[in-house]
Amino acid sequence: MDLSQWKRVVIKVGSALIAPNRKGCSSHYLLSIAQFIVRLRANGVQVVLVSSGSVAAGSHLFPETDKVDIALKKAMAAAGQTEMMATWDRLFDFPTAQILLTHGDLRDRERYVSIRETTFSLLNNGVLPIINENDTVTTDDLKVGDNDNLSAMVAASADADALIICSDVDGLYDKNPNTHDDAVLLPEVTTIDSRIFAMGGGATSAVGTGGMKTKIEAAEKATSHGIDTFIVNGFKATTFNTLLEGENPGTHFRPYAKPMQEDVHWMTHTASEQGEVVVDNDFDTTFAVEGEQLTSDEIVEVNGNFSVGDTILLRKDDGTRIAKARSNYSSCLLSFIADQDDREFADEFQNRTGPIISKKNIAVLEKQ
Ligand SMILES: Nc1ncnc2c1ncn2[C@@H]1O[C@H](COP(=O)(O)OP(=O)(O)O)[C@@H](O)[C@H]1O
Ligand SMILES: N[C@@H](CCC(=O)OP(=O)(O)O)C(=O)O
Repeated sequence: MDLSQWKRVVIKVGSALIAPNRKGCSSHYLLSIAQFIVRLRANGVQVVLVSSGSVAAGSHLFPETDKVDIALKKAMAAAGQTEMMATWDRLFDFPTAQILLTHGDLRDRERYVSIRETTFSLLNNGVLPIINENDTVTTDDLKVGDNDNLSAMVAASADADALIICSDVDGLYDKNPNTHDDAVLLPEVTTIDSRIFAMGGGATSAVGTGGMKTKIEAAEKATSHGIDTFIVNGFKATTFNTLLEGENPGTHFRPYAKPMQEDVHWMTHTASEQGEVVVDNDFDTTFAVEGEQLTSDEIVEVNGNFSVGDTILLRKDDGTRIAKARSNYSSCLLSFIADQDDREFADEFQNRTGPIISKKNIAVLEKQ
């Protein structure tokens, strides 16, 4: 592992490191991470920090209750965000900047590019971007829901060379090490498959959200973009010295030898479908290199309300997810031509209006 090859690194820090005992933020475990960031920057590596901890930091400002409803949790996040930012800011002698995102921002291509531009502008001016989910405004539909996956989307948008996810364990084990004495650490993961996903469980720390499952999901997103991905123990200061020596202190997920193209990666891992088009089970999923990728007579059903330019899911009647694609038609228009009995009219209409989906905006999903 050659750090000198890294130009840009995203570091994700979980709540348990920032507000370990729910009594506000503590820099106790952050000092070694801050020093690591300083050393990376001194070596010419740009750093983006994805930091959890706003809810955990804000919770002590509210009366103790077992019933933390979503509105209270968002209030905690709003109150704790400033404390979390201040805790990081005072550890550095360079400026920091707050970026709050929802999935609604990241799945909108225009906003995704805008986020990327702002991040690069901050980095090129020596400012440390500190990114968190915008818990205050997010909703079930708009949220990413965990900062592990958020950090992977940020790493992809920033064209990072490495993503380092700091956790409260040394890395990914073959089973939960906190409940299995015979759990074995996996130092390297070359392929993320169902066997790997089966190892990961949910969050167990009092303040954590993601658990190992979301970290594996994040690793899948990042490695498919060609990003070296690590799960390391953020509680151990030795972790960061080991990384600076070019060694792997935890679990290293190897990046794809042939990363996905940027737009296909965004479509696959960041965009979320706003609707779906159902086709026959015998639909040819090889997608011709040229010509029509989908004709209206192949459409069995159009579900959801989507506009031109939205991402849609293409799936078979039996549920097999074929691809995600940018739709050139609204759901209304697509339903209209798919329902036409007069196929000649429908074909003529499609010939005049243009392809339903374009080859360059298709991300093929699971192997059929
Ligand atoms: N296979 C596994 N390997 C490592 N940790 C696991 C595994 N399965 C479940 N876990 C749990 O996931 C936790 C880490 O995720 P989480 O609780 O979200 O903390 P954080 O976000 O601070 O990293 C570990 O403390 C561990 O209890
Ligand atoms: N946006 C939330 C982060 C939730 C989250 O992913 O927490 P964690 O699992 O501790 O990284 C917060 O700041 O509390």
